[in-house]
Amino acid sequence: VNMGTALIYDEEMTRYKLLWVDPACKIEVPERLVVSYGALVENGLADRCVSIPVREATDADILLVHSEEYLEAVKKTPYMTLEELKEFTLQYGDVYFHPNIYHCAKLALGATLQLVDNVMTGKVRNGLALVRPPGHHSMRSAASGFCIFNNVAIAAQYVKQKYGVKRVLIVDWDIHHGQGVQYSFEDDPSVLYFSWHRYEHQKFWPNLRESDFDVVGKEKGAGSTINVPWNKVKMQNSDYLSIFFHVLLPVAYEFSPDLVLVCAGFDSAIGDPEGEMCATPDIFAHLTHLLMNLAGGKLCAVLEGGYNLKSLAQSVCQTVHSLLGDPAPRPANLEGPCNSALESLQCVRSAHRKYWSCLKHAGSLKYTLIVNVLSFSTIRENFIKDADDKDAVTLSSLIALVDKMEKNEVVLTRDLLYSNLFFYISVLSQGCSDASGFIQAVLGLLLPLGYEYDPSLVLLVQTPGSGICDSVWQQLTGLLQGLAQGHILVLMQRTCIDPTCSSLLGDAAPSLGQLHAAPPEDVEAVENLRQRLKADWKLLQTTDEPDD
Ligand SMILES: CC(O)(O)CCCCCNCCCN
Ligand SMILES: [Zn+2]
Repeated sequence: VNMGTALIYDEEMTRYKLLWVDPACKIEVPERLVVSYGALVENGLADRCVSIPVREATDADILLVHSEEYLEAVKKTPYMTLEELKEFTLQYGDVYFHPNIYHCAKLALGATLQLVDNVMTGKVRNGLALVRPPGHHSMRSAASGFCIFNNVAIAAQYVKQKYGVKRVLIVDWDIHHGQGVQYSFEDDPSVLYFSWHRYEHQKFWPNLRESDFDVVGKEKGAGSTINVPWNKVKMQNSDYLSIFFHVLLPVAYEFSPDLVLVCAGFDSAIGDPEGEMCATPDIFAHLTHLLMNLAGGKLCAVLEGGYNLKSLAQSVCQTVHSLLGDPAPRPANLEGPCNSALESLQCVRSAHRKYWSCLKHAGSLKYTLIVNVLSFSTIRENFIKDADDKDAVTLSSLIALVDKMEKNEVVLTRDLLYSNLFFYISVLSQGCSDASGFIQAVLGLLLPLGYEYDPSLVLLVQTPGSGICDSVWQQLTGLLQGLAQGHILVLMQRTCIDPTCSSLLGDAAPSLGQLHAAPPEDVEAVENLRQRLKADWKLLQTTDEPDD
């Protein structure tokens, strides 16, 4: 059952701004919140959400991450003169203070904690906190990058303490590296921090050596920090999706978080003066959707950056559409990741290979994943005799088709690939013993193919006797709804109807639990398939050297 999506916003957080000249800070304006919330209202999205009031964070909340001396110092700012505020600001980098910013920072944090409380207690399934000041750059005793208190880092500590949450995944899709979050959890294996960020070989702000791909966490936390540096600008949708399919999602499924927190910065979208990237706002519908089957759907998105007001508003709307369960728009004309992205992808996978079994190999294969891609014309010629409307695909003809498929009388051939409409997966399984192998094959092979193929309909067939257990089946059904604007046709036997229907109705799939290392003996099957296919399917590329 879908308990709905929370939207947390209060216009008080628009009541602070830059009071002096500072080129580094002038982009962080109150209008960022006004246009974001306004767009949600205009598009009828605000009304579809559960409106939750903000609260003021307490000292105890703030001290979960920050030091007493820092909090005491910030507490003095409401009483400072303009000159004193300027003076106080000088000790930090790329941030400004204002008499009302301490109040707003408490509301931003309070909004974030209200969101996680409502998700953790099951009042809502997921939600978005539209806040400023942002948080992910602020550190234990320092403000930084427009941030005063680290909203998401505090939220992670808060849920561990209050709800005994064992594992929290933080996905930071803002175009800047959230160094404040990284520092909070670098030795903490219970919090997995993933961030991609414009880096340009350390030439981009905050110019930190520890933002590079080889910084993976310390001591017990080794492997629980994942940094993906973008060393060039103009990254596109394909680059972002490649990182999700081949780094974040495999690791996230293996980690199996109890809660997903998103540092939802939208300066990674096209038009943003900071990011200078080319990914379009609709990509956030897909990024959100791809995370929504983790943690039983418990996802809290918290606004970080985003400075192009038009791009920001559109991206916020795309995110909320997905949180509400609306089908994502079709991912238009995806080509492959660019060389720079592939290089980053390769470096990150290598740096984390020793910590995550899914990266040791592409995911084993207890399931024979036969990807039959059929052109509509082939279906029409061979299987649809009876349909009077030439373009109609009748259910009976589909069943006939399935039978032929299972006998592999119709096989994958190159020319078939390019006259699309159908993307047919027949998943033969030998029992559910190895959900991890299945999920890794879905994430690293099936989804990239599907996104690149961009079918107008997904036909999902549960072959008789395939021992796929319900939760795995629901994950598959849920993930595939990111394709074809959610037009998915499932042919199955009776037993699987309930879990499938709940997934088709938008319920999050149940968590698969922590995924153990998949047995290596089946690895080459999916590797071979990937190697064979990646010449034609760019999204399959990871520039992984074939495992020697
Ligand atoms: C939340 C956030 O990550 O978006 C904050 C970004 C701070 C950027 C500081 N440098 C700005 C230089 C201006 N050209
Ligand atoms: Zn940013």
